[in-house]
Amino acid sequence: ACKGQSSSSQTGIVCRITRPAVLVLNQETRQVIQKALQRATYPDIKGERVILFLGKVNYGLYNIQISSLSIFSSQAELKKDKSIDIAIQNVSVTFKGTLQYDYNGGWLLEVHRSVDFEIDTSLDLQINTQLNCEAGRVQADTSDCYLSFHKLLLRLHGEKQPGWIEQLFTDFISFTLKLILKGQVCKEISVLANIMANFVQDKAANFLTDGDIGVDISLTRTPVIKGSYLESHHKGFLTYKNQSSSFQDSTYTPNLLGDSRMLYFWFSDKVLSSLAKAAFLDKRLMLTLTGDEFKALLENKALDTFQDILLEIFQGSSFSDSQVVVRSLTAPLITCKLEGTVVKSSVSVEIQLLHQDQAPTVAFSFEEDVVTVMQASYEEKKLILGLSDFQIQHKSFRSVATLSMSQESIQAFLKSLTTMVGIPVIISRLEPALTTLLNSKGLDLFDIINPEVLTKQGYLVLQMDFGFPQHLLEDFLQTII
Ligand SMILES: CCc1cc(Oc2ccnc(N(Cc3cccc(OC(F)(F)C(F)F)c3)C[C@@H](O)C(F)(F)F)n2)ccc1Cl
Repeated sequence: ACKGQSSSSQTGIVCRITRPAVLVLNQETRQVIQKALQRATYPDIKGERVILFLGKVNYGLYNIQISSLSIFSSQAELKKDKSIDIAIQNVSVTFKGTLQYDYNGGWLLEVHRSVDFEIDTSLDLQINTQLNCEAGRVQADTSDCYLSFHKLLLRLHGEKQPGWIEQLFTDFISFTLKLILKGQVCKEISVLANIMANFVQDKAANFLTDGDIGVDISLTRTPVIKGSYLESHHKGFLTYKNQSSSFQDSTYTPNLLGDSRMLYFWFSDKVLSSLAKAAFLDKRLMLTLTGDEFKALLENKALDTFQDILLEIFQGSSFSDSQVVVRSLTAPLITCKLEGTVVKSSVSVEIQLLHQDQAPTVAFSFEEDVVTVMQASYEEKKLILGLSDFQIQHKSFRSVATLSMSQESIQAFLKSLTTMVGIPVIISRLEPALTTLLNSKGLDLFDIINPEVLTKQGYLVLQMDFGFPQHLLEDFLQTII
């Protein structure tokens, strides 16, 4: 995907990160740069120079490594249609190592010296990161990387050296050292940037996978960088048991999302529908109520008015010897509109009688087409589902016992049962199940601020602010030695 931007960008999901988010993420740039400087390896610097009155001087700086590091400040800004420019000021780094030099001053005098040194540098970093698409994954290109030095001082340890040696070597090595530092530090930053991009990609893919059900988040085009946001476009195709199904969709346009919140996720309702289909195929859309649960639900909904019909259905056997099985007959169809998320499903309900030594028997069953309009919200790290409208279309029922009352009164009973018991119990089970699923992916670890779930014709938008996911960065920094 992405090479050459296939024209029909079937985009199912768009992630938008706005300037406010970039500023929050920038607070952690220092930790990442620090890691890059620490991870970088600095090769030995060897050389020889002929010096007036001294003859040929051989020298080498060995085992160069960082001994202290401090970063003063960093800024990040989005450059329209170009890159994310990160400027880091006043990185003061002290290197230490061993300088070995020898020269034969004059006829017999052979000097071989090995002395520890420290190099104090102060530098600025400019990293203009481009986001590309490589095999459907986000790739960070930080080749546009500059180092500029304010200061580079060599200090030799040991008995006081004649000052001219320090100056001499400083002149010798500073050019080479600057080249090496730039090369090594920028290389390390590029390595880290790509480890980070892969880390996010893999973490995101895991986030959108549960068992055999997954979402293909391959990019459908190169990420877009504008002045006030950057966004990535993903397929959003369902993968079920490693089979991927696609859908025609590219109703996304940038004006559908804002840039005042930190993070936006746009989901085509076809993505939601295909997830519902996968849940159905995965036999997740069924629910069993024990007779006692069913009885409790009936009682607190004051359904005793239907006492008689229930008695006939249960043929006198008690609630505790029964169970109610609710299941979807087809994959629910999910569409989004301004009022909310519309779920069209056809449901079967079976009232089964349990027997001591044989399989349960169905005493009564009925089928209904149910349309619900729902709203979602996420508060206190819990998903909350609201129901704003519903329609019930009775389809059929079957009863083992011949019931005395009329068809109409039975249908009235079934509609009330669905309205008062069926829909509420499904929602009350769905909320914790989805919350558990989201939190099993670590969503509860994120500091999500004032999340909103909005629906419009054909799509759903999640928008939120966030506190920096410190756990995520620590998690990431652990993955790299
Ligand atoms: C989990 C959020 C998500 C990520 C997706 O896939 C990717 C893949 C690569 N990069 C991204 N980015 C968006 C993003 C924003 C916020 C968090 C996030 O993932 C995570 F960090 F939470 C991870 F731990 F799951 C990913 C980044 C992409 O937009 C950019 F910036 F690189 F262009 N998303 C697709 C859909 C969804 Cl809902």
